Amino acid sequence: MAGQTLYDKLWSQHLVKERDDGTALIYIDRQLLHEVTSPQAFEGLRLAGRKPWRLDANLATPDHNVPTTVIERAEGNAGIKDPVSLIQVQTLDDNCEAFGIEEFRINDARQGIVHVVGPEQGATLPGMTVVCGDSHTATHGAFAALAHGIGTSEVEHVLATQCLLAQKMKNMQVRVEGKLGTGVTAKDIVLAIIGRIGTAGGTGYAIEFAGSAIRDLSMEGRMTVCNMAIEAGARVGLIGVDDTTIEYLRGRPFAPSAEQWDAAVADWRHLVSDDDAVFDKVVTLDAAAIEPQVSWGTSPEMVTGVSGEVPDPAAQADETVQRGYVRALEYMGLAPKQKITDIRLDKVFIGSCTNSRIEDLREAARVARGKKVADSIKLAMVVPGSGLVKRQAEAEGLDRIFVEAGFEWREPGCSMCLAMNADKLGAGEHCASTSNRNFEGRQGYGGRTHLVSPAMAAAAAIAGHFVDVRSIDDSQSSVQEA
Ligand SMILES: CC(C)[C@H](C(=O)O)[C@@H](O)C(=O)O
Ligand code: SF4
Repeated sequence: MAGQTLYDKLWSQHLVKERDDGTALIYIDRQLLHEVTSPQAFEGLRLAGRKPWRLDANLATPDHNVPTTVIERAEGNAGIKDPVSLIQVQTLDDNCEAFGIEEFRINDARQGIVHVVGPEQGATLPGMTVVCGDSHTATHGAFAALAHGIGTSEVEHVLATQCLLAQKMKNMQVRVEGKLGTGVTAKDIVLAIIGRIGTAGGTGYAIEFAGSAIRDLSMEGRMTVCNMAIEAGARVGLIGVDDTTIEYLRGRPFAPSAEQWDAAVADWRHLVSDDDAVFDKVVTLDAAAIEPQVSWGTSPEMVTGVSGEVPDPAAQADETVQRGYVRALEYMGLAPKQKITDIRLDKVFIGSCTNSRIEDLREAARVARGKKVADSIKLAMVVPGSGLVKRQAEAEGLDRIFVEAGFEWREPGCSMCLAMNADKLGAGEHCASTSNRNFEGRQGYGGRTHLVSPAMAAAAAIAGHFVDVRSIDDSQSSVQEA
């Protein structure tokens, strides 16, 4: 018998029952909750007179609707101006209190984007099944956890039963081999993968990311990659356990205690695909060939290297592709064959569950140090993913680097990743954004999103247009060493 993939192992370890038609019931170890997709779930419990099955399996924090300025946050929930946003956040607080679920509220230092908070707390552990009413739950797969987004009715079901109806996915392996060039990051890897396989390339699959370039990434980088598996169509992104995984988790509040640690680690070590495991599909990328990426269109697959240009729709063989490109260029206000480095920007957003962790902020700060945001940029903002990331960044002096350069240093939340709070793009504005989605209107009605890495976003803020961060990096490193 062939060996098992990591996904196969996680699946079979959580399988409660499987029917002949493939419908299965799996056990859920951890549910993360935020204010957008939980209200009806709690309401459903209430109406049915049910209680959560396992309180300690749940952890909640508000993120999508929270304001990100100190002034608004000083008032707590009352600082939320939008009435719908306020109701959602208040309802999460009330529900967690009423049902006894642990929550990190708006001004708790541990509050933040749910996908930053879970791993940071050690609430996401190898071998777990992790769900959340949020598509970017794929992020947690970086820890060899089977993690994916679910809908609100499923949130209720998991609260009530700790189980979920599921269907087994197929196995895909994306191998990224070799060394990344200087200035090329995890974000560029995942954008390049999506550029290659497309936004439907992973549909129906659990993608395991493997290869030496993935092994070389920190946990922050691995989370960035898995975060965007859903943008490649796969609900699940996974990376096998190694020393990097284990070292990241040591001592985290929800991680196993010192007495249980060795046994847990011994167990976790099995959470890798067997050497002879068979994948339904394998895609290989050469890390050395990946450039810093910039999206030019209205789908994450509409992406190219920074040295490239906006494609010419007329040059596309497929008519549907052609029409899609025409529409995207019209919305984005870009011309065919325009150089990527000629795209001028109005705003810069460094944040989101893709790129708001400490390493992301360090990379951006390294580029921004001693520089000034271009006058033509109306707003450049840095939004840490959690209160603890913010604290760490401040301890390292990163906030001062950003503020001196002219960036706004904000409070944690989803912020300008999506237009659900006060941070939005205006119509027609171009934004260099470290987030994961560039759909029409995603960051505000008529807003134009360009997905990039934190270093590329910082470099764009300083130049006022996209620049190849590799040219800056070369000159910077010699300055720093002097
Ligand atoms: C609001 C939430 C349900 C949504 C998601 O599922 O991903 C959001 O986080 C997003 O990024 O679009
Ligand atoms: S940061 Fe963006 S992508 Fe992530 S959960 Fe929030 S809205 Fe969704």
